Amino acid sequence: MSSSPAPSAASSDAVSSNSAPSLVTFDDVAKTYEMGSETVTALTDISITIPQGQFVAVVGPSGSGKSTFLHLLSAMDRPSRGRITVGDWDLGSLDRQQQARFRRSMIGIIFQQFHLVPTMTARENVALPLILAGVAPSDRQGRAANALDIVGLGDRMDHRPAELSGGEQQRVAVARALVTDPPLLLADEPTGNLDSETGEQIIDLLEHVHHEQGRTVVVVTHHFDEVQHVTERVLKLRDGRILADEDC
Ligand SMILES: Nc1ncnc2c1ncn2[C@@H]1O[C@H](COP(=O)(O)OP(=O)(O)OP(=O)(O)O)[C@@H](O)[C@H]1O
Repeated sequence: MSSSPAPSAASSDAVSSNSAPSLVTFDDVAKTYEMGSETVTALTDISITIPQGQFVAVVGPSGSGKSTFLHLLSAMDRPSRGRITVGDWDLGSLDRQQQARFRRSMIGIIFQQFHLVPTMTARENVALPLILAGVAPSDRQGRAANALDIVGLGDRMDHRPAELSGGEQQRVAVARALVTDPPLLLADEPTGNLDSETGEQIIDLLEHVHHEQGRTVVVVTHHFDEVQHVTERVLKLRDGRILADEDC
């Protein structure tokens, strides 16, 4: 029997190192926008599987399709072609109500701008998704406090965003993303508004959450060097395509 060529280290590891069931699949996905008579291709030929519990970085230059990738993965937008699934959800087939339900139950999102409500305390901000999820008032306070403990802000629960540093505000946002216990945690340039040391602490916090809770994490960033020490995989986008998909 002739031996087939050895796969590259990256592809071999990608197959062998993670036998967890898949959480996310993109099957020949494309996203285009009609701009007058022109068609802008934001993403094309995207076929990937993300197993449960993996930490994935999505990197690429401006305009490469990173935000579009996150918008599709968070059901804020629909693919123009192909199929995206997260667990049992087929994202292209959801109406607006179902999209909202998907986001409430399956994902937590952290943004570059922390998007906290300025008039609410840290604990009230973190409890907000629980209200939307219909959690009983008696459970909300304890769950919000627990999430704030996990991000190291157990002693700042009654502070409003203006009374917290940028790094602490982003920690509140991480707690808010975790409080509903979503299987998938998405972060869109989570360090973009922070100095490098504080940004590193936020990346380490995401790694902690990934490691301790086995949560699947997808981080979009311009700065691969920030996540290189924690990520298990990097998807490099260029001109809307996957240029490389490597284990780290
Ligand atoms: N709503 C839209 N309408 C038309 N074109 C769009 C739209 N959204 C994105 N695009 C185009 O799709 C391509 C990918 O954009 P996208 O925002 O996903 O890139 P990005 O990698 O996130 O960039 P950045 O790092 O600057 O945020 C770009 O050419 C962009 O101009």
